[in-house]
Amino acid sequence: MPATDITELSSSEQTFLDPYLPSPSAPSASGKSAKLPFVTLTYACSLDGMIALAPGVRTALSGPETKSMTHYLRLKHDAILVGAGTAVADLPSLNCRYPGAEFDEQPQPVIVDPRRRWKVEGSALGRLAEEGKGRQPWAVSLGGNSDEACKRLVVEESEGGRMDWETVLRKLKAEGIRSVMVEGGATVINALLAEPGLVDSVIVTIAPTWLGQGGLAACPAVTTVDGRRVNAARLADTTWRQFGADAVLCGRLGA
Ligand SMILES: NC(=O)c1ccc[n+]([C@@H]2O[C@H](COP(=O)([O-])OP(=O)(O)OC[C@H]3O[C@@H](n4cnc5c(N)ncnc54)[C@H](O)[C@@H]3O)[C@@H](O)[C@H]2O)c1
Ligand SMILES: Nc1nc(=O)c(N)c(NC[C@H](O)[C@H](O)[C@H](O)COP(=O)(O)O)[nH]1
Repeated sequence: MPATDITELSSSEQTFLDPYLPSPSAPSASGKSAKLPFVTLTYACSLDGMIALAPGVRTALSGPETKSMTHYLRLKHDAILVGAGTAVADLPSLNCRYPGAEFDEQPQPVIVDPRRRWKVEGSALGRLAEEGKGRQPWAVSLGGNSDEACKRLVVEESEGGRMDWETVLRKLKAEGIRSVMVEGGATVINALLAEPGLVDSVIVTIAPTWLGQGGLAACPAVTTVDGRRVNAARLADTTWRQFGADAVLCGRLGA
């Protein structure tokens, strides 16, 4: 996408978003350890709650105004994180193309890739880093290989062969990452929606379209309390605003 597609947000759009972005005064999830970064979970969905037409299909939902918003959010975070599924399916750039963004302001791309499915060689991320248009990506994996072009943060395997999100986020903080923008995909979003103690803000773009059955949903796992089904996640402290044809809903995970 040429840089010209991304335009500056108005001051009132920035004022709308800023309370949900990392800053020394931004509220963190209650009781959150200082060893964890500020985490903003953000994605775009349809009116039927889908983030893609089908698993692994790159699907444009955001309009030009919310694309610009995404780049404003990227400017405001130290790192941008996606799962390996998104890295492989979307071939994302994950750099900040906001007008006037300097190299120092580029977020650190991070791919959660336990089994080293994604390769930096031949990727848009690798090319952009070589061109000085973004940082060299990091991957978080269950094993490392020092010969690789991509820095690997290694974490221990937890239950079911998965990585524990708190461990991943602590690892990033220990590397100097103070804030992380999580952009997806479905596996990552659905896991983090169930982690109110780790996520500080949620910013959802709602596009005025239905993707239809068979789509990939932003929909956390079933939650039960004393054997009874309850809401899986809920936003508190909500506010919303129109950006072009899209609605943007901001909130914090909680009661
Ligand atoms: N609309 C949007 O905002 C948006 C954003 C991002 C991606 N997408 C779409 O989402 C789809 C990809 O979603 P997905 O669910 O396939 O992929 P994903 O990006 O969520 O990545 C899933 C993979 O990440 C790794 N992973 C994630 N959490 C892990 C954990 N706790 N432990 C170990 N490994 C973990 C695993 O390898 C897993 O297979 C694509 O179609 C993409 O276009 C949409
Ligand atoms: N906000 C948002 N709206 C969308 O309509 C959409 N499809 C994504 N998807 C997120 C996913 O991570 C994409 O891969 C990156 O948004 C691509 O980002 P680049 O422009 O390549 O940097 N995100």
